[in-house]
Amino acid sequence: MEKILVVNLGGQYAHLIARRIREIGAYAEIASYDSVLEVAKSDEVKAIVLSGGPASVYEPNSPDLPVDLLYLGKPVLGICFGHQWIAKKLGGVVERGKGEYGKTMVRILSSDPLFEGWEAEEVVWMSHSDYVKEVPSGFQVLAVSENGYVAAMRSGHIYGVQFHPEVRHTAKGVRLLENFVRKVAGIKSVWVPEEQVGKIVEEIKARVKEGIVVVGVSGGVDSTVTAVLLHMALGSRVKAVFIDHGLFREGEPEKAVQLLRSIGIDVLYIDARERFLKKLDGVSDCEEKRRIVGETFAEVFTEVVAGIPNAKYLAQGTLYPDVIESGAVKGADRIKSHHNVGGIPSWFSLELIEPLRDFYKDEVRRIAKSLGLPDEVVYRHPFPGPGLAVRIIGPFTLEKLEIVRRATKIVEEELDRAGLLRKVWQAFATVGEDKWVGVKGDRRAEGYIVTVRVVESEDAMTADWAKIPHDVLDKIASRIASEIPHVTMVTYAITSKPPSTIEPC
Ligand SMILES: Nc1ncnc2c1ncn2[C@@H]1O[C@H](COP(=O)(O)OP(=O)(O)OP(=O)(O)O)[C@@H](O)[C@H]1O
Ligand SMILES: O=c1[nH]c(=O)c2[nH+]cn([C@@H]3O[C@H](COP(=O)(O)O)[C@@H](O)[C@H]3O)c2[nH]1
Ligand SMILES: NC(=O)CC[C@H](N)C(=O)O
Ligand SMILES: [Mg+2]
Repeated sequence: MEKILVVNLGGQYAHLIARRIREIGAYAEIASYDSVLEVAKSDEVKAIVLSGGPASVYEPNSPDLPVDLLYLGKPVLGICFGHQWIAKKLGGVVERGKGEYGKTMVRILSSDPLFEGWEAEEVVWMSHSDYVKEVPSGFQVLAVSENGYVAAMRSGHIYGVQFHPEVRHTAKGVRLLENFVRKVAGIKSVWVPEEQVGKIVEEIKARVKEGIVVVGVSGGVDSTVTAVLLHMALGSRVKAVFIDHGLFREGEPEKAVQLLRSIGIDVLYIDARERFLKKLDGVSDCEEKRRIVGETFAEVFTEVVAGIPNAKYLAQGTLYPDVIESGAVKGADRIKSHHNVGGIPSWFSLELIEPLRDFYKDEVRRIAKSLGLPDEVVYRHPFPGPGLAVRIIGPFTLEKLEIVRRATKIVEEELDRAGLLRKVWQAFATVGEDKWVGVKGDRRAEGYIVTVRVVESEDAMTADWAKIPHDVLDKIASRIASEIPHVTMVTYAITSKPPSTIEPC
């Protein structure tokens, strides 16, 4: 398979670059910068993209790559930090400038395959303070910004752009990436996630020659697709297990198990509620909550597998972002450890099977659709593995758990009634420790503050708070404060991601 390597030089946007390339229908993978040269030499790798990153190339400990990467004869596109790194490495000059942030005009100076379909002037999105003062010898300046900075440069098959084509605000960014992939790198193959099903099934068959695979299912689209693929490959040698950790939404375990059974997946329901809740009692730290859930999942899975004769593997619906966000790829910062990746304890010894580890959520939804799964599964909102535990800020208590559970139900009911639930990426409630003085029935009543969070997103890498109509918010707020005891204030979270994240914890 022809692939493009996206080298992560520390930017959260490396992900977005890979996603955009896949949207174009070419296959991209993220690589860490310290081991990229060997990987890049493989025949499958047809082109290399160097991401942005927070460091400055003239700082002593900034990420560095072997210069040989530029002499493999494969097209290279440096973006922002990547662009500056190419300039510096090949003898140009990079300095601190005035900085350009947000939408900026650039002028294209000469026609080039990279800019096919671009007008002479276009809007791009910038986020840099360093700039390329002098391009290396042999390089041509292809574009300049309205502030006179080098916006794009080229020498042979090596390109650098100061702006971010992967960000939606760059008007023709996708077109530029497409030009790089198809025109500059000449990649012809078209990568369609649905068409990978046959290959995934064959890979599972080749790996699991004998024995039983236990697959963890949560009712979400990722684990449901995982279970269906395993079932296609192994038939009755798959055993699905649903662990009830007591951190689900109201009625969710029953619904999930019923739905899985209705599509032909035989599920074993394990009630582990007491065990999880006991361990979480009083725990405040977010990462500690995640660690406890991960560890307890690992314990329960180990016991379940031990109890099933001839069970040899544990399968999970791990996705690519879980792997990246858990900091499992060098160069990427650990944002949150997903229980199924970063949260796995060191003693855990079951062999893992993760057929969707290279896929993004929207790709998994496409696969789910092509497998004929019901819309209820395909379009189900993501729900974090550690469940409502990550929606409780500060000490974990059963009281707060109950508040979050009831408030989330109200949020979902009201959005559904307004026809908005399906249209948003996620919608839920959270609760913290802060109190607000209220008055209920003429009495002073100090109560909790519930924060409602509704976001729109394409892939959870970035998200916007949803502009829900005031009357719907009003209904949600008044129901939460009147129906749930000890709640005296409801707030609506209006910070997008970044700089915030979707879940509070
Ligand atoms: N309660 C659970 N019981 C069994 N396995 C679970 C449970 N929760 C999570 N897992 C396993 O861990 C993996 C990652 O959890 P995650 O929360 O992403 O679930 P998911 O199925 O991907 O659902 P979603 O679509 O909501 O993301 C799942 O794919 C599944 O294999
Ligand atoms: O399977 C999961 N296990 C987790 O530990 C986890 N934490 C966050 N999420 C979901 O991931 C997306 C991004 O979340 P954040 O913006 O809060 O990081 C959002 O869709 C979150 O709901 C998780 N999913
Ligand atoms: N987004 C980036 O890659 C920034 C690169 C570099 N740190 C700058 O500020 O210019
Ligand atoms: Mg998931």
